[in-house]
Amino acid sequence: MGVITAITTAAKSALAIGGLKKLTFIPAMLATLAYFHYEVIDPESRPFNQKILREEYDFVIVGGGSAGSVMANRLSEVEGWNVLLLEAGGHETDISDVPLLSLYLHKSKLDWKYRTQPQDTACQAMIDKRCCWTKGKVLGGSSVLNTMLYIRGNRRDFDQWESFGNPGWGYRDVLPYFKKSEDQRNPYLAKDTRYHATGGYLTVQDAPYNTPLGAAFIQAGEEMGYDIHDVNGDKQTGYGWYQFTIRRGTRCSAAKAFLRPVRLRQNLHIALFSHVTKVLIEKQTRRAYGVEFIRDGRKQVVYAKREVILSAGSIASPQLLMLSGVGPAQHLEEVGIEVIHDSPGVGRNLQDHIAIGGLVFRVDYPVSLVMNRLVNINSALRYAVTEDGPLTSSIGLEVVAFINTKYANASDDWPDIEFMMTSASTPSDGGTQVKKAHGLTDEFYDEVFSSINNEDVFGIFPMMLRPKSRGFIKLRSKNPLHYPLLYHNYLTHPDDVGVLREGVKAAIAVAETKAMKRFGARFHSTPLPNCKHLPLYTDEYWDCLVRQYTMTIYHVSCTAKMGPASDPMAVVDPQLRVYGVEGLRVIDASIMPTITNGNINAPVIMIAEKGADMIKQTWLQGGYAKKRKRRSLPTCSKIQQLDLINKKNKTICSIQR
Ligand SMILES: Cc1cc2nc3c(=O)[nH]c(=O)nc-3n(C[C@H](O)[C@H](O)[C@H](O)COP(=O)(O)OP(=O)(O)OC[C@H]3O[C@@H](n4cnc5c(N)ncnc54)[C@H](O)[C@@H]3O)c2cc1C
Repeated sequence: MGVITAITTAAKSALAIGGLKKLTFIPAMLATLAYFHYEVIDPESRPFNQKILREEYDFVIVGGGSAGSVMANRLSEVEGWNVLLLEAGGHETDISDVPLLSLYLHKSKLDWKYRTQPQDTACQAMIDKRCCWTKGKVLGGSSVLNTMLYIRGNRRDFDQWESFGNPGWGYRDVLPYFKKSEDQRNPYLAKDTRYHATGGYLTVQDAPYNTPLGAAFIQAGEEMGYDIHDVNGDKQTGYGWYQFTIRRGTRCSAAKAFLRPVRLRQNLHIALFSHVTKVLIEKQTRRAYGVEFIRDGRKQVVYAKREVILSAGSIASPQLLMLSGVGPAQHLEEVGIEVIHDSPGVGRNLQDHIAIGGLVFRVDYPVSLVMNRLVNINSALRYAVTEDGPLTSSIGLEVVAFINTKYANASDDWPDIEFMMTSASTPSDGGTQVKKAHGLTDEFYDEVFSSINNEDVFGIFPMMLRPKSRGFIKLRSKNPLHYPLLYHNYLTHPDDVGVLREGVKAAIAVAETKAMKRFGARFHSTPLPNCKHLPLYTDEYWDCLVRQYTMTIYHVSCTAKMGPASDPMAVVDPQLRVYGVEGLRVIDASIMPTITNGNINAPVIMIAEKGADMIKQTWLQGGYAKKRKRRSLPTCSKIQQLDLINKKNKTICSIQR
C-alpha cells in the first residue's frame, strides 16, 4: 500500500514539472524510484504545510530558500521563540531530486521565470535579447533548481567585505560558519579540519558518477602546470573535482538539509503558497511589525513580535523593501509608494556571474553525457538502487578550475575566471531543454548547434568571477504581483569584456592539451550568426561572441548591500539590519557587498548561519529589543483602516485567532 502511495506521489511530481512529456522514461523511473527507494532515500519527510497560523510570531521569515531554510531552523532552536516561515512556492518533487534533470526545472512551476529587460550589451542570441533569470519558487528556493556546486569563494572576498567597513565579516570570522553547516562526506577532505567539518545539516559530497572526460580535465590542468587540490581549502587557484550538495546521489536542497530534520518542532510553522506582498512598518516609529501576504487567494496579515526577516532572494527582497516604502525616494514616488525611508541603494549594485555558453568541443569517443543515450531504465535503476550512475551527474559538471587572466594578479591567489568543465554541452540533448532553459532563438541554435545534435562533446564555460558592471532592479508598478524590471547591464564595463575574452582563449587552450587530444578534442568553430563578418580566433571575434550566448550562472546578488552607515548606498548594516527601519533584516544573497569568487550558494548559507547567530545575540543577550514594550495588535477594524482586507471576498479579518 505504501509503495502504491509512493508511486502515486511520484507520478504527481512528474506531472508538476512542465515539459517532461518528452522524457518517456520518467514514469518508469519514478515507479522504480518509488519501489526501491522512496522512504529510504531520505527518511525525513517533507515539512508540514501549516494551514492555521497564529496571529503573531516572534519572527516572521519571508522566503524559504537557501537562506530562509537556515534561518527557520536556527531561530526555532530557541524553544521559547515562535517562528513562521512564509514561502510563495510549494514542495520540491522527486524530479527536482535527480541531479541530471535540473535543467528540466527551468521554466517549470518551480521557477519564477524572470526575464531581464532587452539590452544590447549581452544575451543577443536569446529570444527578444532577454536573459532568463531562473529562480526557485519552491520550499528550498533556488537550491532546488541549482546545479549543487559547493564553492565557498576566496578568502579575499570576505576580507574585502570587512575592509568596506563590515566588522566581523572577514574570512577568519566566516570560516566557522561555513563549517557549521557542513557534513563533508569525502573522508580525505573531512580530515582537513582547518577547512572542513562533518555532522552539519548540509551534505557535501563528491560526484557519485564521472565520465572519462573528468579525469582528462584534471590531467589537462596538470599538463598546464596548475595544482590539483581542494578549491575550498587553503588555496583557490588551480584545478579540482567539484564538490556537490548531493546526498547519496540525490539533491540535498536547503529545505532537505535544514527544514526536514526539524519539521516536528512545535515552535516552527511553515506556510506554503504564501506570497508576501508588503512588510508592515509603523510610520511614526519606523518599526516593522508584520507582513501582508496572499494565500488561497486571500490577503492576510501576520504580526512579528520581534523581527521580520526578508530572505526572499536578490530580486524579491529589494522588491519587497520598495513595496514597503524603503528604497530610492524618487523612484518610489514615481510609482506612487509612500516613502518610509529613502534608501538609494535598494535594488542597485546588482552583480551576477556570467559565462560564455556554447564553447563546445567535439570528441571521437562515446565518453560524454548524451541525453538520449543515458536516460533509460538502466540508468533509472542504477540511480534508484545503487545511488550512482549518470542520473546522479549534475548535468555533466565534473571539474572546476580557477585561473588568472592577464587582468588578475596571479600572485594574489584571487583568480578572475572559473572554468566549469562539463562532459556535456548545449547540443547534448538534441536542442531541447538546454536551448529552452537558456532562451536561445531557434535560428541561433539551428545555425550553430543542430549539426552536432546528440554527438559526443564536452563544454568549458569560462565564468567571470569579479564583474565590474553593475545592474539594477526597479519596480514596474506598485502592484506587488507585477514582476520588477531587471536590468543586467552585463559587459557595460570594458574590462569585463576583456576578462571574458581571455577566458575564452584559455578555454580553447585546454582542448589543445595532450590529455584532451587523446579523445580527439577539437573546438566546434561554426561562426556565430552575428559575428561571422569577423575573422575567427581574433579579439574582435571573441568580443562579439561574448555578447551573443551570454550565460548567466544564476548568481544575481548584492541588491541590498551591507555596509557602514557612512555609505549612502548601504541598505543593511553589518548586523544585516535595514537602515532606517527597526525590527527588519535582510538575510540572503542580496546583502553581499560584492559577489564572491565562485558559485554563491555556500556563501548564502554561511550568511544565514551568521545572521541567525547575530539575531540570537541581539535577543538572548539583551540588546535593544529586550527593553521594547510589547506592541498591542491592531484590532480587526484597525486592520480595515490599513486596507488589508480583500474587499472583493468581504473578508473581515483573515487572521485565524
Ligand atoms: C538554475 C540555478 C543554478 C544555480 N547553480 C548553483 C550552483 O551550482 N552552486 C551555487 O553555489 N549556486 C548556484 N546557484 C545560485 C544559488 O542557488 C542561489 O544564489 C541561492 O540559492 C540564493 O539563495 P537565497 O536564499 O538568496 O534565495 P532563494 O534560494 O532564491 O530563495 C528565495 C525564496 O523566497 C521565496 N520568495 C520570493 N518572493 C517571495 C514572496 N514575495 N513571498 C514569499 N516567498 C517569496 C522564493 O520562492 C524562494 O523560495 C544557482 C541558481 C540557479 C537559479
